[in-house]
Amino acid sequence: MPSSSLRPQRPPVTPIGTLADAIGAIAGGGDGRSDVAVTGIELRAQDVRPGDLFAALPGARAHGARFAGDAVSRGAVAVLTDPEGADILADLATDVVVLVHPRPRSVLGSVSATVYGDPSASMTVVGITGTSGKTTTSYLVEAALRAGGRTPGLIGTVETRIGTDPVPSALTTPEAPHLHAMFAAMLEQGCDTVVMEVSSHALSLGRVDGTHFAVGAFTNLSQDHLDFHHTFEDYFAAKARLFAAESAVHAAESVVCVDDEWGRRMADIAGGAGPVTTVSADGSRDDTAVVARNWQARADGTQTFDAVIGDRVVRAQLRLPGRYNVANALVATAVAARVGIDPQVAADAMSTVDVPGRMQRVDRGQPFLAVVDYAHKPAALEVALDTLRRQSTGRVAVVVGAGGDRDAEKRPVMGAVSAAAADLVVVTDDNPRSEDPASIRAAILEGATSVPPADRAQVVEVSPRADAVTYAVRWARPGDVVLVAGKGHEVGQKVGDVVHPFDDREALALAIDGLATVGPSIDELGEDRTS
Ligand SMILES: CC(=O)N[C@H]1[C@@H](OP(=O)(O)OP(=O)(O)OC[C@H]2O[C@@H](n3ccc(=O)[nH]c3=O)[C@H](O)[C@@H]2O)O[C@H](CO)[C@@H](O)[C@@H]1O[C@H](C)C(=O)N[C@@H](C)C(=O)N[C@H](CCC(=O)O)C(=O)O
Ligand SMILES: Nc1ncnc2c1ncn2[C@@H]1O[C@H](COP(=O)(O)OP(=O)(O)OP(=O)(O)O)[C@@H](O)[C@H]1O
Repeated sequence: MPSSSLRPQRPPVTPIGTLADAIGAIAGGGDGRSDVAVTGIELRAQDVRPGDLFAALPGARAHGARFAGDAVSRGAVAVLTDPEGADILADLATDVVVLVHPRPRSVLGSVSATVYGDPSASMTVVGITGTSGKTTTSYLVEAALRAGGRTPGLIGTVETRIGTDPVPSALTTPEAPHLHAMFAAMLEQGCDTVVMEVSSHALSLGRVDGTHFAVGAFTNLSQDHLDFHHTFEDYFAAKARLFAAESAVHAAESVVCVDDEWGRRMADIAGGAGPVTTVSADGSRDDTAVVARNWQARADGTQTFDAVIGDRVVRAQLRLPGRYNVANALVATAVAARVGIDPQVAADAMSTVDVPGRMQRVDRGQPFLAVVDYAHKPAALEVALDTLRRQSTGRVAVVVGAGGDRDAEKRPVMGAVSAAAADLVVVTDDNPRSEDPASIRAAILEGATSVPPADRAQVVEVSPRADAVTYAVRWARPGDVVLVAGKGHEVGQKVGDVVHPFDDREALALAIDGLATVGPSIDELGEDRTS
């Protein structure tokens, strides 16, 4: 998930709609001042600028109408809310237009699309969903689109690219008002295509309402976000909104990876809405349109395979290590083909892609593979370690921590997963936030040392994180793998309320470069916890 310290950013673009258009989209009433131009739409009162429409939604923590006074004092010309919000607003001495809808979130997408001139209708929008692989697949598709002569915009967890300048993202999928503003800005800057990650939260909360998806892609589904969706079926149903004919946001065409049972169900659902390309990377299914053959992984982290697309055989190479990235690349190739890009052009473009913090290699000429990956949950860690183990014949080290003020139950599990799968586990700090870093490390160590000694990696405790990275690098021999897990693309470490600059990729590069000089021995850096 993106850092919550980031504030959503509305791109510099002027909507073309008026309040009358907004009211038309809501199908509600006005009070005669509806020719007023709307300068933007905001959900957070503190972000309102003069002339904006403030959407005061009921929330899990508060009712947005409680902040309407602030929004009005900042220049909001209208407030969209529900009947409860209207009651709250009745106490507020204001003469702004109040638009009342029983479920205001359900109209926010169409209102936003309307006031920004429905920009997504004028571009080819590709939406990528699934538990894992959204970010990676988006970057692969973006590279393929560029190579195919398209001008794509990108919206996702790490960053949003409107034109060329990347802006760090606050959410994986922005709320509808910002999303349509981004589309409008992309169109204004010459984009003809958009690649975006579509989270299950976004599909549940109507954030992508009003978006015209040309292609929807599904990567996979595994347990996640049950705090929000409660059941796996509910989670699946949220994802299915991108594909099901009865959903207002279903894509015109789909690409579905059918390597898991959920993908097979999704392909059936998508088939009711439009053409579907099925993809299989694990070799277990032959009845799919796109498969991988002749997979080979190299110790330097690269991998090659043939992508068989109907009667075409495309030779593909990836810089990204990890067998599951073959699945991501196949999905991306099939998406590119649906957009009209030659599969070989797409595959060639993907061969040079690095994805920020996702199986991202750090190459400083060292004779071992060094990788930064965002895996910050037990299942992701297990998959990442498994795939790296299969990539190499050498030993595997993992540098692992866990965030403070977040799910504490995962800490021992991450320790156990690491100790069972790696040869060296360096337990260190992630973002401790308000918690004591030593007690987070202790919980991970408890899990790591619960693995029977015969099956257990060497386990050491090293803090701070930079020293932990150095420890793993000094331990590595030619042919080994060092995985620095958990923080991926993040460029800060949150300790207390302060975010200190920290980038795993830089830390790895520094540690590798430092191999040439005499530094502390690994015995001086860490404390062995194996026994
Ligand atoms: C669970 C969830 O998605 N919640 C979203 C929901 O929050 P909420 O219902 O709790 O809202 P609330 O905090 O009670 O506030 C109610 C209203 O008052 C407004 N308000 C609130 C406080 C204030 O000071 N001023 C103000 O104006 C809020 O903007 C809101 O409109 O509505 C808010 C906007 O109205 C969203 O910003 C908020 O997303 C929060 C920030 C969030 O962190 N969401 C995450 C879980 C999320 O969506 N993640 C997915 C990816 C997940 C993944 O794959 O890892 C994503 O797409 O990013
Ligand atoms: N197809 C896949 N199957 C399993 N794991 C994957 C797959 N693709 C990527 N991963 C792993 O999942 C984690 C997240 O990858 P990525 O960011 O591409 O996915 P995501 O769906 O955007 O997830 P997130 O919202 O957590 O960023 C990383 O640890 C990555 O190595």
